[in-house]
Amino acid sequence: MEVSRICCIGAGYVGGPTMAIIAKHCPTVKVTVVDISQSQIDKWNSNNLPIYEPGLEEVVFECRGKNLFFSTDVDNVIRDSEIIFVSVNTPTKKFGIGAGKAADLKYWDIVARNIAKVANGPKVVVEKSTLPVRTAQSMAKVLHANDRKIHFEILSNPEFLAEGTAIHDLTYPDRILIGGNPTESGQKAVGQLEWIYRHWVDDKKILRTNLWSSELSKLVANAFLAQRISSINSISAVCERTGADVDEVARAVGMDSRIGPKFLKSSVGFGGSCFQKDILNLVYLCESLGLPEVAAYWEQVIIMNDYQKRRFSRQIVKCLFNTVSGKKITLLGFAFKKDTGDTRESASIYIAKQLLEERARISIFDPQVDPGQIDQDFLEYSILPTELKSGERVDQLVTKETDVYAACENSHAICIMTEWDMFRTLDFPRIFSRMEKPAFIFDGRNILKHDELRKIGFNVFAIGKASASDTLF
Ligand SMILES: NC(=O)C1=CN([C@@H]2O[C@H](COP(=O)(O)OP(=O)(O)OC[C@H]3O[C@@H](n4cnc5c(N)ncnc54)[C@H](O)[C@@H]3O)[C@@H](O)[C@H]2O)C=CC1
Ligand SMILES: O=C(O)[C@H]1O[C@H](OP(=O)(O)OP(=O)(O)OC[C@H]2O[C@@H](n3ccc(=O)[nH]c3=O)[C@H](O)[C@@H]2O)[C@H](O)[C@@H](O)[C@@H]1O
Repeated sequence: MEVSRICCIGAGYVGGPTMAIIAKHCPTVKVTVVDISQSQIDKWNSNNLPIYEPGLEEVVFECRGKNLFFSTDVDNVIRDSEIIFVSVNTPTKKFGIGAGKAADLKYWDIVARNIAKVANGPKVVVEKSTLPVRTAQSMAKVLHANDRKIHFEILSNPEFLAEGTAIHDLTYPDRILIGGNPTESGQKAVGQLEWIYRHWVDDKKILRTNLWSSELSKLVANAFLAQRISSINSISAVCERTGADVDEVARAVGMDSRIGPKFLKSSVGFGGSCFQKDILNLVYLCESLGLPEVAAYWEQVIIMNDYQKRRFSRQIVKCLFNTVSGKKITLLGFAFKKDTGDTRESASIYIAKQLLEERARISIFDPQVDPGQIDQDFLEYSILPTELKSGERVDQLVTKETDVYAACENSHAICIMTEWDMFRTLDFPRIFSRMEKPAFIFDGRNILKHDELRKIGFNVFAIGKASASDTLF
């Protein structure tokens, strides 16, 4: 069952860290990560890795050049590998049939066609990306449409890591899920993949299923996780009107061992590249299968998340006396969660957009997000108002600061958008003294000490805390 050469196509948030951990634990296996993006590969080969992930540098620097390699020579690496992981992006389709819901499989399709074209012997192709159920069937057709009778075995091995804790999650996974064909060659391929994971993962945590269960389980896991957040966020709205405290409710509910305490932290709304896209993918699947009630059930998780974000920005406008036009509002945090520089689908993006529509001036600080990335997001998500008033300039509407105190200077309101630890220990008296009065804080993550802030003089609004409305109304 031993394997000596593997590769991963797609050197992103999943491909890079996952392969680095495999290389660390399987020193006899040559691991190569390939990508079509030269700049991405150059960064993986430099001292400035393309993604920020605690503990990642140590693992990459330990293995790179020994048994971990990064390259753009996709074709030769495919030929040289026994197992090919594919971890390219699978975003939501933006056009055509299923637009706005279905997964766009264009990148996967290109990769599968290329493997079929250049492979010179049998290969195991592993679905690492999150894919719609029965993708393996379509990919098998693409791969086997080669006239050289080369056999490809397809496995589903979804990834469950979360950004910000990727190295920990990969090192101590809750489970490794491997879906394969029940045939002899299918089970042999499953055995090869198991051999890799057994280097550091306990046998009991390796779960074998059929291909379709594995593909579906990944969508369902993300749907369940996001559902918990939307559930507690829906309750946060009830708390604000009743005097209940959402953190206390989450604690009380989560102490029931059948429910559990994790993923019950109320917030300004979940972000990240996957929850929304994977749920929409599930919704599309249900609609395609003629199950509208099931589709509507899961779609509600997204509707509730959009509601939570809108509720937050409306609250800001309302508290600032129904006008934020020309007022400076500081967004602390632009990443979709702490300990990552990833901004995909971040709640900050939506709040910025909604506030800019009200003609607020926005100041943004994030300890990890590159200002260039913020500019890119503004373009991609069409955040700026389509028409500027005469005399208005974009650089007057939006400023990106590298110093947190400068970001708060002369601000009317501060919004905690990402739960970065550094925001807990800011010098709030200093910030207060340099803000416009009355000074407001909107804690979208419930990480600050609200009573202390009120003593300083701030008006505080916190998600799911009735005391906010007591103070404000
Ligand atoms: N980001 C996350 O935390 C997780 C993501 N996933 C899933 O893993 C998959 C990948 O996600 P990310 O790593 O976040 O995406 P990403 O966007 O960070 O990386 C994808 C990479 O694939 C490369 N690529 C695209 N087409 C290619 C081709 N034809 N040949 C070679 N390289 C190509 C891109 O240049 C990019 O660097 C998605 O399906 C996602 O749903 C699963 C678990 C966690
Ligand atoms: O498929 C994926 O991409 C991954 O999606 C999530 O991982 P990730 O999006 O990186 O991060 P999470 O920790 O799940 O956070 C997602 C969002 O939910 C928010 N969140 C999380 C937990 C919580 O209690 N409350 C809450 O608002 C976070 O702030 C963040 O915006 C899942 O946790 C991973 O298991 C999965 O592999």
